[in-house]
Amino acid sequence: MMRLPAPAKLNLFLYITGRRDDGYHNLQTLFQFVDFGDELRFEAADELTLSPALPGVATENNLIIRAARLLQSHTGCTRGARIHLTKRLPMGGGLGGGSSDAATTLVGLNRLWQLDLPAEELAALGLQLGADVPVFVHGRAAFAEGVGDIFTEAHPPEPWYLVVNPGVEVSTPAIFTDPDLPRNSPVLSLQQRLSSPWQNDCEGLVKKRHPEVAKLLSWLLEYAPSRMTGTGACIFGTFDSREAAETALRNVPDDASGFVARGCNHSPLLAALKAL
Ligand SMILES: C[C@@](CO)(OP(=O)(O)O)[C@H](O)COP(=O)(O)OP(=O)(O)OC[C@H]1O[C@@H](n2ccc(N)nc2=O)[C@H](O)[C@@H]1O
Ligand SMILES: Nc1ncnc2c1ncn2[C@@H]1O[C@H](COP(=O)(O)OP(=O)(O)O)[C@@H](O)[C@H]1O
Repeated sequence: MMRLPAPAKLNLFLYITGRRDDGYHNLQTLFQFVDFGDELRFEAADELTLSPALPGVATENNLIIRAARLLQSHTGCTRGARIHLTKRLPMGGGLGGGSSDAATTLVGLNRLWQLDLPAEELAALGLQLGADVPVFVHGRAAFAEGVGDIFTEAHPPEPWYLVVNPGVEVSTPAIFTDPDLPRNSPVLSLQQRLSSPWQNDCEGLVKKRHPEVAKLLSWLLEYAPSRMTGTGACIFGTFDSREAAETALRNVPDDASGFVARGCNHSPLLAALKAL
């Protein structure tokens, strides 16, 4: 039996620098992992199965099964696996849980089925499933540009975070098609980006569309510098110590939930894989 983590990511900043003719947006974003997330267990089997099912997601559409099927068809491998998912990350919250599950599946089955595909090839397969999958496969904190497909390794500080889930679903396509989304941030170098204030260009619009997010962010800002991750709705505060983050966690408003985690520039997935 093989047990592997599927950590969450945060977008420490996210700038939208333009829109392409196909509707996709050019971004400049900084991805970092945290040491909290889902967990997957893999066992060799004849058939491919996943349990338990996720509410609202047909198993054949689950990114774990889609990743496994993609790996089978890409390599011609006919082996199966019994996969068990412990889901801890909120879905559609900007923490990349689905993408991380897909990346862990690609990396885990590559090992279980002894396929020996290089990370580059797994990342290229993963890109077919979602824009964020490659960064989870590579497992290094990264500055991403283009439509999120051009990576430069980055080494931001690794503080403690309190991540808070306002419990509202934000649709990524709805944010990216909203005429009020600002799309004209300048293209800066990584050095310039790291040394100017970190912001998320989606935050103002999400706050306007979802007052719950605005309210919770005002609350968190009382404790620490705080922002939204991805297209939301989750927000995170940046703390010097675990204790300070946990103090804020104890006071999270009743209608929200949260967790404390450490920022990691090396994904816990890579560490777990090495230790197998
Ligand atoms: C913008 C980010 C930042 O991390 O948001 P989050 O999803 O994490 O919140 C991600 O790159 C998103 O990744 P993901 O959610 O996998 O995106 P995809 O499935 O590829 O695209 C969802 C939709 O978002 C829009 N989209 C996505 C990426 C991009 N560079 N420009 C876009 O305009 C498109 O409308 C697309 O139909
Ligand atoms: N294993 C999975 N975990 C989470 N979401 C999944 C999974 N498989 C498919 N999905 C679908 O993908 C959507 C996006 O999920 P997720 O990656 O958690 O959000 P985000 O990209 O906002 O961080 C979910 O709303 C869900 O419908």
